[in-house]
Amino acid sequence: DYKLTYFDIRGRGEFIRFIFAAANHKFEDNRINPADWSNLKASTPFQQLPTLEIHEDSETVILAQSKAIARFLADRFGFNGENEIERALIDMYGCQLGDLFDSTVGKNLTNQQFDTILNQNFKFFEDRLNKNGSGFLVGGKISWADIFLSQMTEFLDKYKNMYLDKYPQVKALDEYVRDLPGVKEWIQNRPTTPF
Ligand SMILES: N[C@@H](CCC(=O)N[C@@H](CS)C(=O)NCC(=O)O)C(=O)O
Repeated sequence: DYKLTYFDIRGRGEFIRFIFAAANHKFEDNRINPADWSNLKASTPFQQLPTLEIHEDSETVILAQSKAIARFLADRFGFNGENEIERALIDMYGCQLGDLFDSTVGKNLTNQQFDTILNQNFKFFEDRLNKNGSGFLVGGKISWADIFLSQMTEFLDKYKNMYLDKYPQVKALDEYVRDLPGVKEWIQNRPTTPF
């Protein structure tokens, strides 16, 4: 009932794959190779990926924009808070993580620029987790922002432990997400890609 189309990378698609995995919900993981992209591009809402096709009641809806897809699935799977305030906060953290992705992944930053941006963000999320006290960013249960934060730590590659050792709450949340049975299984079986 769900077809996620993206390139054969983690990029902006993997946190959506993590949401499906956390919910133990099957989806079609449609990975486009670059040679086929030019044919497909014009048929997507904003000429970009990821997109999510939702097949329901003999209707097909196509969503674009990774965070819009994440919010939709989070509503469906119970990862989007309990009330408007929680949803607004989850959205705020999710947007910040999206900005963090945009300003770091694939950008040719110096080590110092990279380090400054990461520490600012991790310190913020560490303080937030300490203040909230439940182990999650918002309220008392896991949200798509928690899943997004955990997935994003993968882009740190070999620096991941170095950063997370400084931010124990973020580290604990990351371990919690990766230990969810569906996520664990996904990580064991997913295609290996460089980024
Ligand atoms: N804000 C969009 C950005 C989407 C985006 O930049 N997609 C890139 C891949 S990560 C893309 O489709 N690039 C191919 C192209 O623009 O032709 C989102 O979060 O989904």
